[in-house]
Amino acid sequence: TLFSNKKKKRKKICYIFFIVVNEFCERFSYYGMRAVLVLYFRYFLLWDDDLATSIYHAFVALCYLTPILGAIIADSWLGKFKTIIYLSIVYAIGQVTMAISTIHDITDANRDGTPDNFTFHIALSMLGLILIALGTGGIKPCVAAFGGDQFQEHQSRQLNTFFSVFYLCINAGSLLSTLITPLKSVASTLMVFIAGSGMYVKTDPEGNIMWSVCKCIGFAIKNRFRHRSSSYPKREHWMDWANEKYDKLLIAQIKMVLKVLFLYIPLPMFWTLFDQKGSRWTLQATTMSGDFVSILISTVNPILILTLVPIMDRLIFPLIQKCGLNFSPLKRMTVGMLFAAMAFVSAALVQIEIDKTLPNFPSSSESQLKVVNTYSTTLNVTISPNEHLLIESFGSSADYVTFDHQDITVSLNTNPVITKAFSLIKGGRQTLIIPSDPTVMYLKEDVKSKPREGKNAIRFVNGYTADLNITNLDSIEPSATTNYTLVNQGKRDFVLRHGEQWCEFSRKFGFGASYTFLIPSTVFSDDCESITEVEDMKPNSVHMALQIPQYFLITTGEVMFSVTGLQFSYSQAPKNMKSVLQAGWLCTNAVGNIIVLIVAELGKLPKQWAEYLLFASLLVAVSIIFSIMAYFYTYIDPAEIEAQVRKEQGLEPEEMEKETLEMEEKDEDQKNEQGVKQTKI
Ligand SMILES: CC(C)[C@H](NC(=O)[C@H](C)N)C(=O)O
Repeated sequence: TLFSNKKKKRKKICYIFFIVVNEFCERFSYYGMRAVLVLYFRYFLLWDDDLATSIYHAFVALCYLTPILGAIIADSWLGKFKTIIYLSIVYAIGQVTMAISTIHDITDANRDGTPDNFTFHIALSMLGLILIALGTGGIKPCVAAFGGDQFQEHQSRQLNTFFSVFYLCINAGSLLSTLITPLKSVASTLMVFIAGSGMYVKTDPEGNIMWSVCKCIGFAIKNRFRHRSSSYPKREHWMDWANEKYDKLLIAQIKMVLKVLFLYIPLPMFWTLFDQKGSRWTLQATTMSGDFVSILISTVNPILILTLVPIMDRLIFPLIQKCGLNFSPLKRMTVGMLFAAMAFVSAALVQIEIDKTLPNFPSSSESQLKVVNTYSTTLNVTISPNEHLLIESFGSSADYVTFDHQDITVSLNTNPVITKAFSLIKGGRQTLIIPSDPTVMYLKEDVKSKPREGKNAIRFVNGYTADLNITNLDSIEPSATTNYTLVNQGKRDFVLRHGEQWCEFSRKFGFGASYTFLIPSTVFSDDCESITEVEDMKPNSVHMALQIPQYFLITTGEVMFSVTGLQFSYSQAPKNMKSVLQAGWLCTNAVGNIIVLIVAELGKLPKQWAEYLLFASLLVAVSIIFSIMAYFYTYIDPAEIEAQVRKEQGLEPEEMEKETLEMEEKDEDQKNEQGVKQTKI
C-alpha cells in the first residue's frame, strides 16, 4: 500500500507539472505580446497615446471577459481538456495573425519602409487580438479548474499549494516573457499540455449546464412573481421557487454559485487600483530619476510575487495560524484590499514629493515665455506692459515669465531700439530667440511636459555664421533653432561640422530634463568649449527607488487577494460549475480594467496625488463593505451539500460510495490502458 501510494503521489506530481508548465508557457506568450502591444500601436500603426492606451485596456478587459465563454464551452459542451486544446489553437492562430499584421512589406509596394495600406494592418491586428483574447481568456478558467480537478476532496492542503504554485508559474512566465518570442511559447503551451493528456483526471461536461442554470433562475423569478400575494407561504431562499420544476441538486448548486458571485460584486475595485500599475505608476516613474526604469516597471511585480508567495504560504500564514488567529480566505482578501489601498497612499506621498520638483507649467489660460540672447552684447529686454529682463550675451532669462494674456510687445535696448509684437500660445511654453541680427527675433515652442520615459529633450541654436551639421540632426542654418530631439540618460557625444572644420561636444544627461544649447560663432576656434546650455526643464530629482514601497504593498495585496481568490473560487464551486466560477472571478478583473478605462482615463483630477488618495479611500470603503458581506458568508463544502441533497433525493450513501468507487476504478483502468497504448507506441 505504501509503495502504491508513493507511486500515485509521484504520478500526480508529474501531471500537475504538465498543467503548471502549460500555464507558465501561456502567460509567457500573453505577457510577452502585451509588453510590446502599445509600442506596436504607437510606432507601427502610428496611433496617438490616448488611442493606443484605450485599445490596450479594452484588449486586456476583453481577455478577462472571454473566460465566461470558455467556461460555458467547457462546462456545458466540450469539457475542460478539449476546450483548452481547441482554444489554444485559436490562440496560436491569433498570434500568427498578429505577427503577420506586423510585416509592413505586405502592403509596402514602394519599399519606403512604411505600409501603404494601414487599414489592412489594423484589421488584421484587430482580428489577431480578438482571437488571442478568445484563446487566452477562454482557456484561463479551464486551466485553473482543470488543475484543481486533479485533487480529491480530502486534499484541500495540496489544492491550496497547487494554486500557489500555479500563481508562481503565471508570474515566472510574465517575468521571462520578454526573453523568448511569444509565438514559440504558444506552440510549446499546446505541446506541454497534450503531453500530459493520458494522465489527467478529466471530468465530463454535464450537458448544457449554463442554459439549464439560466432557465432555472428564470423560472424561480417568474414563479416567485406569480405567487407574490402574502397568502402564499414564504420560502427560505428565492431560488426555492424553482422547486416545482427543477431538480433539487441543480437548485442547490445554483444557490452556491450565486452566493459567491454576490460576494464578488465589490471586488473589481481592487483590480481598478491594481491595473493602474501599468498606466499611472509608469507615468509617475517617467518623472523620477534612476537608471532602472524599464526593469523596475516590467519585472518588480512578478519578482515580488515569486518571493512573497512562498514566504506567505510557508511562514506568515502558518505563523498567524499558530497564534490562534483564524485568517480565513475572505479575511485575507480584505487585508489584500487594504494593502492595495496603502500602496496608493504610498504612491500619493511619492507624487507629493515629485510635485515639489516639477516645473510650474502654465494653466490652459496662461502662456509662458523665456528669452534667449545670442546677440553679441547684454540686452535689456522689455516685455509690455511691465516685464524688464537683463540678459547676458549667450545667456537666458532665469525662468519662464507667466502671462495671463497672449498679445505682447517686446522691446530691445539696441541702437536704434527694436520693437516687435508677438502672439503667445495659450497654455503653451515658448522661448523668444534673439539671434545675432535681433530684428529677426522669433518665437520657438518649448516642451510643456516632462519628456517621456525619463528621456531628455535637447535642441540647438546656431549662433555660428554658416550652416552646421550636428550628429543625427539635419543641417541648421545660421540663427535657426532645431526642433527637440530626445536623448537617453548618460554621457552623449555630438560632433559639430562645417565643411572641413569640426569639434566634438560631450554632455552627461540625467532623466526628464530639457536643454537649449547655444552655439557661438567661436565654436570651432575653441573646440566646442564655448557652447552654453540653457536649462528649460530641470532633470528629475526624486529617485525611482521611492516607488518600491508602493510596488511591495500592492504585490503583498495581490498575494493575499488574488491567490486566495483563485483558491476560494475553486473550493466554493459545485463540481460541474468550477470553470464558471473561475470565469466569474476573472470577470472581476475585466470590470476593474473597464473602470480604469472609464473613470481613470476620463475623469482626471487636477492633482495626481489627490486622485491616488481618492482611489485609496474608495478601496478602503469597498473593503469595509466586502468585510461585512464576508462576515455573513458561511463557507461550504460543495461536495458535502451535493451528497446531502442526493441523500434527500433517496440516493443511499452506500450507492453513492459505490458509484464513486466504480468511477475511480474506471478512471484508473482508462489511465492504465492509455499507459499501455503509449508504451506500445
Ligand atoms: C491577472 C492575474 C492577477 C495574473 N497576473 C499576475 O499574476 C501578475 C503578473 N502579477 C494573471 O493571471 O496574469
